[in-house]
Amino acid sequence: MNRSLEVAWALVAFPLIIFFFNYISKRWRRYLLASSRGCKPAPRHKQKGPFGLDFFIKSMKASLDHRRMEFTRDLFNKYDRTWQVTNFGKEFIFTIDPMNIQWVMVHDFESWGLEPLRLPAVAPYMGPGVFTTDGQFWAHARAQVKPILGKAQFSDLSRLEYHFQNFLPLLPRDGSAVDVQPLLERLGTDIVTEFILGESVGTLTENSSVDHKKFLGALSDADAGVGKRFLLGKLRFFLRDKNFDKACQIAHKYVDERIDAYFNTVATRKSSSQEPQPLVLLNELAKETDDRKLIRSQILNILQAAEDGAAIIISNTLFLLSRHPDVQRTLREEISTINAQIPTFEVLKSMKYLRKVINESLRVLPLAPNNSRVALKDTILPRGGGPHGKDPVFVEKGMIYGTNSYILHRDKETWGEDADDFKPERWETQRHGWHYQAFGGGPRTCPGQGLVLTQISYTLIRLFQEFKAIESRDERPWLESIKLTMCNGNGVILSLR
Ligand code: HEM
Repeated sequence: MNRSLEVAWALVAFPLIIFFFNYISKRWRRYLLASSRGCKPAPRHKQKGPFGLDFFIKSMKASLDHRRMEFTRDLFNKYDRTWQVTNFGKEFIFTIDPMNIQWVMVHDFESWGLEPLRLPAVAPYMGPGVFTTDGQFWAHARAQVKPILGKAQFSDLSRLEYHFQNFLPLLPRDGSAVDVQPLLERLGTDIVTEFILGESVGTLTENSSVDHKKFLGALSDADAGVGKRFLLGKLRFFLRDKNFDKACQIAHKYVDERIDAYFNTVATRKSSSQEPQPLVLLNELAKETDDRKLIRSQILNILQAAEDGAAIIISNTLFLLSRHPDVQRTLREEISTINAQIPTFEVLKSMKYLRKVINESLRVLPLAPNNSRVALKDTILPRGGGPHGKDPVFVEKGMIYGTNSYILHRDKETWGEDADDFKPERWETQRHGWHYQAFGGGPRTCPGQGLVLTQISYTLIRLFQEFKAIESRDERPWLESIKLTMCNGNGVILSLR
């Protein structure tokens, strides 16, 4: 063999040997980790064709048919609480085992992330922030917003009353049918934008300076665009979505104008700072950094998380109450103890049955049922493998963990045979735990929980004080409609008197 041929062989063979060696040693390390922890495979969904396309197509169809939850539930019924599937070329492990959920959310927190799943999908809209990042960046972003959200929970309730008074005239008092869901969304948006940006977009007021239809349209188009980008995964690169691009522009411009206004007036505000200022997320963030792009990104992260949550939960709760007159009666009795008094924090805290009703509403109809993480390194799940599903399961780096609180919350083994029924009384003995994931858990638990529960409780009490009867005007069952959150696709049509 001549010299140049030898060199050519070496150039080809050397990288191949390195690759092969790396591959074998990785497999060996995985084997050692799996066997040292006693891992056994979890049940695997039987599939046809390449790349798990069959599963992808079936789950998309189930979503379009408004039955994604039931589709997934059937699979849990078939394979028990933990099972694996290939979906569009990616390995997924689905679980509703509370032990696994706690493991991922707390004990093995460092091995799991969500940035690779969320950030590329949402980047053009909201960029890095508490909702979309992991590691140091997330820890810093979370440390920034958590105390502000915590404080806001105890902030002035008179702002809730102000917005409620704008909302009230939109509800017919003569008992004619009205879809309360979009109206509650407007109420929620007004409250949330005031807290986040210092100025409400004023969707409920005649004289708002903001073109709120344009702004709300942009938020909705941004949500839809983000949804498509999630769905397409890496193929999103080929997506051309003019509505999404326009929505991002409108939302960025709107938020940037508020940020600029804050910095332009900060000097004058300091000189007259004797007056107590309302707590505003933007102002609090701007005290810590003058990086305007970062502030915008954090604001849009929170806006995304906060936008429609309260409205959907209140709508769902009213839907359930309108179909459970006995529960409505008990709740009404509790609320009647304060007569026409405008609720204070102490009152909100004292309404024990109301809290049970909200817990139960979030149990049967959770706002964000799908939650996922990606394994950032080789690791395990403590349960789900072997013939009885009791052994640990090995999880390769890159595998996606998915849980579903709709199915978890209706698991008969945990909640009993009546798991599908709306029964607030169950919370007399039930405790919050890893079988209840309405607000997540562990270091990434929802930091807006206290704030949103205040808003929901306040609005429900005020509605009960204003209306002596809340009845359903729709025979149809609740219809699953999922974007980033899940709401009733039929709306919530009620008669209020
Ligand atoms: C009823 C309404 C709400 C529900 C049911 C809800 C539920 C959740 C859940 C389940 C998570 C955990 C997601 C995960 O594990 O990845 C979460 C995270 C989060 N929520 Fe909420 N949320 C609600 C309202 C709000 C509000 C009003 C805010 C802010 C004002 C907010 C801010 C956040 C943020 C920033 C995160 C990300 C936390 C992190 O990753 O560190 N949420 N929420």
